[in-house]
Amino acid sequence: MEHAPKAIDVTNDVEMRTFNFFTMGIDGHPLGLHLDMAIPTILNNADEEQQKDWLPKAANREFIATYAQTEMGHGTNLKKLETTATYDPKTQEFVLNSPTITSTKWWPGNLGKSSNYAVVMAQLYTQGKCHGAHPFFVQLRDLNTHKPLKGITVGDIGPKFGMNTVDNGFLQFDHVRTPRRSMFMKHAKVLPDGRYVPPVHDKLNYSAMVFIRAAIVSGMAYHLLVTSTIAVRYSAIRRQGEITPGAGEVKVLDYQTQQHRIFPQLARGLAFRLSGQYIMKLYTQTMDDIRNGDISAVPDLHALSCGLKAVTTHHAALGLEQCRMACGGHGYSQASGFPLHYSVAVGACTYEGENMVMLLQTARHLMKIAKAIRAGQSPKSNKIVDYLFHKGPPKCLIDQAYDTNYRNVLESFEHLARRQTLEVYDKLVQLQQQGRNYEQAWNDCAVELCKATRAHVRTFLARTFVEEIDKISDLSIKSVLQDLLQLYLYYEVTECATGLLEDGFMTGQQHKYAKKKIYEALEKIRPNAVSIVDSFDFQDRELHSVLGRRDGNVYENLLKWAQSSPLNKTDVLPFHHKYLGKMMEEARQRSKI
Ligand SMILES: CCCCCCCCCCC/C=C/C(=O)SCCNC(=O)CCNC(=O)[C@H](O)C(C)(C)COP(=O)(O)OP(=O)(O)OC[C@H]1O[C@@H](n2cnc3c(N)ncnc32)[C@H](O)[C@@H]1OP(=O)(O)O
Ligand SMILES: Cc1cc2nc3c(=O)[nH]c(=O)nc-3n(C[C@H](O)[C@H](O)[C@H](O)COP(=O)(O)OP(=O)(O)OC[C@H]3O[C@@H](n4cnc5c(N)ncnc54)[C@H](O)[C@@H]3O)c2cc1C
Repeated sequence: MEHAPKAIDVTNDVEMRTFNFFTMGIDGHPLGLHLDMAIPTILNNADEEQQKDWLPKAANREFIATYAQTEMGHGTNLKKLETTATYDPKTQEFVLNSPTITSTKWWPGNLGKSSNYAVVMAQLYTQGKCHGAHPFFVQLRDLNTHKPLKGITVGDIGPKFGMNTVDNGFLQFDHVRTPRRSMFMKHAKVLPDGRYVPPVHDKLNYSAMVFIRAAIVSGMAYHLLVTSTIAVRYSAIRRQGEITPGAGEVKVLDYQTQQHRIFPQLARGLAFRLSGQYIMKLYTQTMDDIRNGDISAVPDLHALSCGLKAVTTHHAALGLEQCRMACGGHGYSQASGFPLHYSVAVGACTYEGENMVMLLQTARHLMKIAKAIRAGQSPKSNKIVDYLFHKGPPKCLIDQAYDTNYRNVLESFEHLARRQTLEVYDKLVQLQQQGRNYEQAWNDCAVELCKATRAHVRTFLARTFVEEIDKISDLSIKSVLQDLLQLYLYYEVTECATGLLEDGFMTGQQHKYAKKKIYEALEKIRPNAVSIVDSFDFQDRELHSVLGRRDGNVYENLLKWAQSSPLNKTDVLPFHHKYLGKMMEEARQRSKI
């Protein structure tokens, strides 16, 4: 199959677009879904003729499209989406309909007021049979008047937890007719007479979600690096309390607790950035393979992207909150930028696949591998999962004198992932032998399945971090990044210590050793901390933070920021004399009686 036209290589500017997206919560980005979901859908799900028609116009921004999949009643369970697309062979059209209130499309970004087109996921019916959710490219609004077309009700869903500069919207269809060729026809097709042609893999229509899950990993790295920049810079300015009595107030960054709160977020940001680059390359390669008829990497990409998305978003949400708390009262001010960054980042724990559901998707993949291992099969030379087939050392070796390239630490992570994967598999088998059906047994193992996925993803993140740092040739940079790598690895050891101690693999003494390595790393990072975050070269505009200003002039600018508040336009606000002033005057009068 010849290569599809690449009018836009959606992944070549992923980092910039990730930045754009994740600042969209700051400046409202009416093209967010157009660039990051609609165009990838056209690239990967439109056939050549459709691409020739839609792609140049999309790239040229002749219309704005969103990705309308989630409904009021269903976001996770795509099988139960209720919007229907019923084929009418007489007119060679699909009739789109929202049969119930819960079928109302709900949440799609930029749907409320900006978009005039949408990728609409609907249950496809033809010749009386439902073939499941398929994407359709549908015009919603008149290109000149921007008014909704006949049969279409559309609007904004109202204020949200954050990202309130994005018009997430609702959409209802009342028997809206759309041409047969509005169905994306690269994978599945409906012929003029109504016959359905199935795709080579029934999940290829989900590729836009996979792209975003992969991109979110870099997005979470961005957020952690931005907020740890704010926290480090502010902590290098803020003086509070003494360490040596009489020696004067110290920078709060000199407190070990402050370092232990902030530096792991910095380290995780780097780890996520490196794995984000890996998963995006895997996505691009897999999409190229699919274009050439090879779908073999689809399951690996799905499993890894789901697991990385769930783990990195969760840790980013926790890490952003740590950075905020590390900045005390001023961290709670909008001037800090934390409320904005947090409210944009934390949405990623939910969108593009709720995290628990994503962890369980990766677990499905792990259970297949566990079954192969229990059946005595050999590994398939897949670097992401082959370690599960191997027997690692019987005991933890992290405190050995030499741990070249942290092999002993990585083997500890591998041990935990292997143990948890095989143990939960064995429990699944046992529950079924005791009479539970697969689905019930699965639900009864779901928490342990999620733990196995987290252990597997931790192993992947750590190995990728070690391998990428090892490639660095500039020794001065390498030395600084190795301090962050040391912190990351031993911090992760302490984070999963219960799992490593549970079967006696690691000893309490070795846990103490890991803590010692953490404190050692904190000390090594402290003198370079400001230079490290300055090296990211974030602009003050994107940090959106008085506390994180590059020039460090926090206090003068905090006062300026406060004085610029509309509340301070006048010394006495009209409400005073109308309410509070009147109340106090009456109270004074009463007290004279
Ligand atoms: C460049 C800039 C980037 C900036 C980044 C930020 C931009 C952000 C914009 C974000 C706005 C938000 C958008 C959205 O939220 S869009 C809607 C997202 N919705 C979801 O993610 C829905 C989640 N649910 C699902 O994906 C599916 O329902 C689920 C996978 C949970 C189950 O699917 P389904 O019921 O159809 O499948 P089954 O359970 O029957 O079978 C599962 C088998 O199918 C395989 N599978 C599932 N999905 C995929 C896939 N995408 N690719 C490959 N394979 C897939 C799965 O592995 C199972 O296979 P096995 O049976 O072999 O185990
Ligand atoms: C900021 C934001 C932007 C969004 N943008 C878009 C967009 O542009 N386009 C779009 O189509 N959608 C969008 N969405 C919707 C988003 O994709 C869904 O909210 C998300 O997929 C979760 O689905 P849900 O809301 O139905 O949650 P539910 O699935 O109802 O989740 C509720 C709880 O049930 C649990 N749960 C559900 N199913 C299972 C299961 N099988 N096993 C175990 N636990 C389960 C979940 O883990 C969760 O804890 C957006 C959402 C947000 C918050």
